Amino acid sequence: MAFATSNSGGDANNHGGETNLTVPNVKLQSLTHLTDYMPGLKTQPNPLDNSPFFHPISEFYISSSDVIMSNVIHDLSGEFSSPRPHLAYHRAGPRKTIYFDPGQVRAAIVTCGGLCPGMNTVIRELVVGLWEQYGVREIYGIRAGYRGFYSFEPLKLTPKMVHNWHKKGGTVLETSRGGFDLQQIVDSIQHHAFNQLYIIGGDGTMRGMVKICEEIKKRKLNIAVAGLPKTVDNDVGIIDRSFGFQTAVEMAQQAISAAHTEAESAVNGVGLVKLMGRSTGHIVLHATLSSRDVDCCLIPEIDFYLEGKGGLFEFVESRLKNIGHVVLVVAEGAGQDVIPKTGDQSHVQEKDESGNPVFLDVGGWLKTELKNWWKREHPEELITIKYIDPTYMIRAVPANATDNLYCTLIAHSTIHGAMAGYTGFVCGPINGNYGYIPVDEVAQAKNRVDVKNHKWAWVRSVTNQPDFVRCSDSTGK
Ligand SMILES: Nc1ncnc2c1ncn2[C@@H]1O[C@H](COP(=O)(O)OP(=O)(O)O)[C@@H](O)[C@H]1O
Ligand SMILES: O=P(O)(O)OC[C@H]1O[C@](O)(COP(=O)(O)O)[C@@H](O)[C@@H]1O
Ligand SMILES: [Mg+2]
Repeated sequence: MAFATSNSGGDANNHGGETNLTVPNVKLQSLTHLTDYMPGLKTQPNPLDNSPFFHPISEFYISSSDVIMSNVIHDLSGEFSSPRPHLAYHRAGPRKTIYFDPGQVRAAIVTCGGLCPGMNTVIRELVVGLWEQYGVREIYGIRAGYRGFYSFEPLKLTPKMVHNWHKKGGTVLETSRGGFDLQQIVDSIQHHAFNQLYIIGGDGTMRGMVKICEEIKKRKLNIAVAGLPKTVDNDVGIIDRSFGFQTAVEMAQQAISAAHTEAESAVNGVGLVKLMGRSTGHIVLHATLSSRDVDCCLIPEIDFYLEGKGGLFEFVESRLKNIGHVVLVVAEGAGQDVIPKTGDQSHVQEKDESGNPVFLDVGGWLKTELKNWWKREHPEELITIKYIDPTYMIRAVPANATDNLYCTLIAHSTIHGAMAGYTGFVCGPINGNYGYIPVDEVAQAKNRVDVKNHKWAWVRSVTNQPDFVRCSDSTGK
């Protein structure tokens, strides 16, 4: 069985001799295969055939018609069924036939962008998986992100060397922002004769990977390029969640718990926590739902205002009156449009080396505004505001058990895809199963908090916070 493919020509999804059948209303998100632009590549049986660990039976290998459906919720009445086709993604896992001679593989691993718990586990498992499962012996680490391809000599990696890396936070290979010079990167890849690239990074990294894949295709090089999505922000689309996210949420809860204790122990105590989340509020949302100590959370996806009916300060005031303390959690990217800008800030948006916006401190601003407002409204009453900004503490830690397992599975699943000759793909969990997603699709997709769905309603019911729909008689600014 096979599916309607999203690229009409070619047999990109037919590696392994499958027959194309069409399942109505299902669209298979087809992957690029090296043979699409380099026909005649030699194949060989998967060395896992002889692995003492696997003893492959016939169902062990994944065929090109094994897919994961992106949507697992259906309306059987048909009343609400979508006219749009259901998207299907190739299932990750070992293929019976591979397109690389393991003795000829020269693999390169690079980590880009900000830190995320689990990066070292992914590197470790790429090295161990390539070495143990496929017998690859030439495995290299690229130092300090994309710029490392042309700025540093690659570092030879062995299982012995990476043995303990999963216990460390950060990335032993080092990372960086910026430095994306396409020609220099691909020249260096060619110079070192790498033929498999494993790129660990977030949304920016994936956009860079799209360009690397295009250039490699243009130069007709026999190089498989695979992406492993990392970000604490969980802003990468299509996949269920990114590795390291759960660990970061756990760490964020510690800050919330401290803010709660401080607030409870003061007269009119306000605990204010700022958490990472550049353009998405997933960390804040999940930490709020799991801690239950939060009275109001502010995320980039929701506009809010401070004063007047239905505003944040009215809510704080009522909480202090009724409960005596209040805990507020804000994502760093929230409220950027309402924070007054001074001097140069009003003309130019500051950017980091990758072009990401650098934010004004929403937490510090909230603290000052609330203090001043309280002084005006309640000059005789105490208020104690404790502001906690754990910044890098939530991400510069080793992955927890769940994230470590995730990192292992994603690394091994990615290796299987590259060995099978797929390229320009990103591996990740889709509805609990690991799949291969075309990198251009991942680079375009954005996972923002959906403030119209049940989860956001759940947040509101847990916190009881205002919806910040401005009332017509509001005097708020
Ligand atoms: N549109 C883009 N095209 C090419 N490279 C990009 C692009 N956006 C980001 N990059 C590169 O990807 C790397 C990581 O990007 P960054 O945004 O810092 O982190 P992340 O990948 O975690 O989102 C950097 O080296 C950056 O230069
Ligand atoms: O490491 P930097 O450059 O200070 O950037 C901090 C940013 O990195 C993040 O932790 C994650 O961003 P990326 O995953 O896109 O790298 C954001 O939450 C935060 O805004
Ligand atoms: Mg990013």
